[in-house]
Amino acid sequence: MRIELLIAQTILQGFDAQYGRFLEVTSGAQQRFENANWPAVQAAMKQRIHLYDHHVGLVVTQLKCITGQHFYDAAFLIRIKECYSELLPDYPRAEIAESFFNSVYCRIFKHRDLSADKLFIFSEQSARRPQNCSRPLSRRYPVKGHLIAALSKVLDDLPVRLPWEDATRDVDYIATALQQRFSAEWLADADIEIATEIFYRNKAAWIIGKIRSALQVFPLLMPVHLGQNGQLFADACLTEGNDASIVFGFARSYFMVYAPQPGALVEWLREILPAKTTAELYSAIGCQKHAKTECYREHLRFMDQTDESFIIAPGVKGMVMLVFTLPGSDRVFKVIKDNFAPQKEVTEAQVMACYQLVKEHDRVGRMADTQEFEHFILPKKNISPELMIELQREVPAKIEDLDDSIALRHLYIERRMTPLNLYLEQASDAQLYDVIEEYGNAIKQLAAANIFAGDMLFKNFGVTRHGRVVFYDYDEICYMTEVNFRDIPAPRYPEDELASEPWYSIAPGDVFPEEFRHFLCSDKRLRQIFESLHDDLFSAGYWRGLQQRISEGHVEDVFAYRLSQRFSRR
Ligand SMILES: Nc1ncnc2c1ncn2[C@@H]1O[C@H](COP(=O)(O)OP(=O)(O)OP(=O)(O)O)[C@@H](O)[C@H]1O
Repeated sequence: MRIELLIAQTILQGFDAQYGRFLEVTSGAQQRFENANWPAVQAAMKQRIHLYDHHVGLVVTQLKCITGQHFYDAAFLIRIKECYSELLPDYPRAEIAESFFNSVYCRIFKHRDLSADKLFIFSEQSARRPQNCSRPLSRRYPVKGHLIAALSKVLDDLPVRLPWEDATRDVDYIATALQQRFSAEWLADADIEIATEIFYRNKAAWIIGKIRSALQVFPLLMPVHLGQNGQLFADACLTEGNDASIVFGFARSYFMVYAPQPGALVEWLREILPAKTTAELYSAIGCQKHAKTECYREHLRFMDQTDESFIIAPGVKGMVMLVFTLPGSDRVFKVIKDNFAPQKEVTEAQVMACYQLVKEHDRVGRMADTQEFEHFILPKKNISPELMIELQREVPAKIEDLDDSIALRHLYIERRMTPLNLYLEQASDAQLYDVIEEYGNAIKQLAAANIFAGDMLFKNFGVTRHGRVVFYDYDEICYMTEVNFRDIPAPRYPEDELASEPWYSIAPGDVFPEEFRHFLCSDKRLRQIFESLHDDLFSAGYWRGLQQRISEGHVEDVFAYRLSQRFSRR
């Protein structure tokens, strides 16, 4: 056998092994849910994220044995890619297999010499239609005037091996929600289509479906939870596009959904999530490394169609990150500065560890996901003069000059939001109230999920297009359980209160929530709103209570929808 073919086959077999493990971990989601084993849910989430890099490493080691490291002839590399391409036409996950090939290549060549003849900068499989799955992607439930019967069948067919607390009640709730949303005529003729596989995340099993007429289609999402009694109940019925978009949002953990042909599932989902990019859809179903490939392709296509320049991101400049953007793009690019401001006592490695922690932790809808890139090329003609000066000043050690372009050794790409401090400057009274409520909720939900945000100033949060507040400054985050929440001791003497230095000793890890009152909201009006909604955040007891729950192993419920959308369980 030609060595090029052997190498191509080794890479594809390596990918098979990786995706096999990925499916295996994913398929355990049902049992973890049925056993209410929430710590195992969290462990599986982390484990699944690590699989990809681990298997890339295994393949690279194998290839080094096969080739004795003689990769360096361009014609040889081109032939390997040709051999690999020939293996893909009948392959069920060809698009991700291409990504895996790219990852192996990048690992060996340290992200250098990336050209379309040697790796899959763009997919060669994109023209092909998703193949029919051996197992159908969805099941249909025509309403034909009998909504209750159709919905009862949907719940009956749920593959989970647990009883319903009260299926009749839940069917009634769902039917009522649909009757309030759609006209009787429309509903009578509607067709319900439900994904065959359940989408598991955190403590919920999501029934993901569509409800359609001849001309229109709407999402039909029903989160199913487990009561204390070990019985199932439907918690909500979401049919708005915006609601679906939030459920599949970039600030949430990836779903565990069994997808032997992820491309087909992505296309199926696209119909109810039209505003999501391909990268976001792959990410939502856990194929986050392929999402990175798609994210880069989306960036290249954007650059191809624009003559915009990269500019410094609007807002307060970071002390740790240099952040830039393109005016028309919905992304920001974040580079770790070579040197930090003196008050930042972190190293580059610690900052990267914080970003990795966020990737693997449950983001509970409150922390933006990031994609990490190495050797990222920026054409010089697209860099604004101000940004170029900033790059040369702040990250010279990360820049490689390539004549017409520069390469940045390392950066993160993240969804762009409106920094909360800027949002507040423009907001109406109603928006102010809503966003301050959201801000406090974000801090609370992060804390309940064992994340202490550290630096909780407005500038470190963004507002999404749905008005949600999401945290994006990770260099000071830590686990809640690492913090010592203290009450400020009573002053010993009247002069203590007037002294410029505190009268009490402060150890590393000490945090005094009473102090938040002074620095979180300096504006009086905002402080009043904040105090009326979130006064509990100023009490050390509140934070210690959360710590207590976390250390007892309590995993908080996370709802990707408003509390008012929840069904009551009477
Ligand atoms: N996802 C985002 N969307 C929009 N703007 C952003 C985003 N991330 C960062 N920014 C902008 O870049 C600035 C610096 O980002 P970030 O807070 O991540 O950097 P930092 O160096 O960690 O900050 P700090 O000095 O507070 O530690 C933010 O204040 C904001 O204006």
